[in-house]
Amino acid sequence: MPKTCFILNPTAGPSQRHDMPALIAQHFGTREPNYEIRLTEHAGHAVALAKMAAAEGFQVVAAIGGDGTVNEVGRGLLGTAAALGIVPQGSGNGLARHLKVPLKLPAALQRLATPDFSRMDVGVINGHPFFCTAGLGFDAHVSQHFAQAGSRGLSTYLRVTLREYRNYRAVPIRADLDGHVEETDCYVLAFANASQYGNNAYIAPLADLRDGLLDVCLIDALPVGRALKVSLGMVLGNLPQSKAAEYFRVPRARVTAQDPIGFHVDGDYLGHTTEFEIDLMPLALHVAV
Ligand SMILES: Nc1ncnc2c1ncn2[C@@H]1O[C@H](COP(=O)(O)OP(=O)(O)OP(=O)(O)O)[C@@H](O)[C@H]1O
Repeated sequence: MPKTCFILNPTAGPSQRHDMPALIAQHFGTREPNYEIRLTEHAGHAVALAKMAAAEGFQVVAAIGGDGTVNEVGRGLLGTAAALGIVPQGSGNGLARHLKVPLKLPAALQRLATPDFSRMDVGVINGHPFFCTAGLGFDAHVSQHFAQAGSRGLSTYLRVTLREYRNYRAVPIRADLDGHVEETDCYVLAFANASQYGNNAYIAPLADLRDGLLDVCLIDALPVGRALKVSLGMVLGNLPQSKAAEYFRVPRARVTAQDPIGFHVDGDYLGHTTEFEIDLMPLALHVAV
């Protein structure tokens, strides 16, 4: 059993109903425990907690939360020997689902007690690492408004998406996708390291965490008919075959937008800007799943 530090985001997910310390003790033992549990006190705190845990010699630092918590813990672990573990407790759990981490609690902890160690690629957009997906356009716009919605969960997410669909307009961009140039309108330009946004919404079903490449999904416009095709394609995992989106596979990209455009990192809205540099760090993160 690897020496494990659990980093728990008490605000993640629709609700917290579990006695996490008791459950962890059941799986990791109470006699001479080989683990610690540390709680985040504010957004961003998990980065420092993870860095500290790695410096203290924990072999696994496990994020208990959703993709935002996973992103913070992962960032703290970059350049260290410690591996990222995940106990999925978020709303979407995109990276956990991609890595086939059990979503039910006892099973997730049981798996983490004897994990397999490997490495995964890490994406970077304008200096911000991402592990699952980053994107420009409507997905970022929804993240921005979801964060202000006052409640979380899938139903709030769908409500915000439908409401904002009526307001959102595409922005013209120039995208240099590792030498291939697209001058186009951008409704969504997603950079996928993992296959899905979370909740099994597959934006890039063929994305591979270990191929040294990002799957790029471009949607230039989203009239109603196409929106239905895209939604269905994401749910069924066959968006590339539906021809409702264009796909590219690149290790880096550079995007210039005519007007400031919103971007997100692993589902968290980070702001609006006109210049984007996207890169990939191959196999830069150890994972324990
Ligand atoms: N103690 C805290 N108080 C307030 N916010 C916190 C705290 N700890 C972490 N956060 C923030 O909570 C946000 C949401 O967490 P997280 O993304 O893990 O859950 P989620 O949004 O429910 O799941 P998912 O991203 O999978 O949909 C993160 O962006 C993180 O920065």
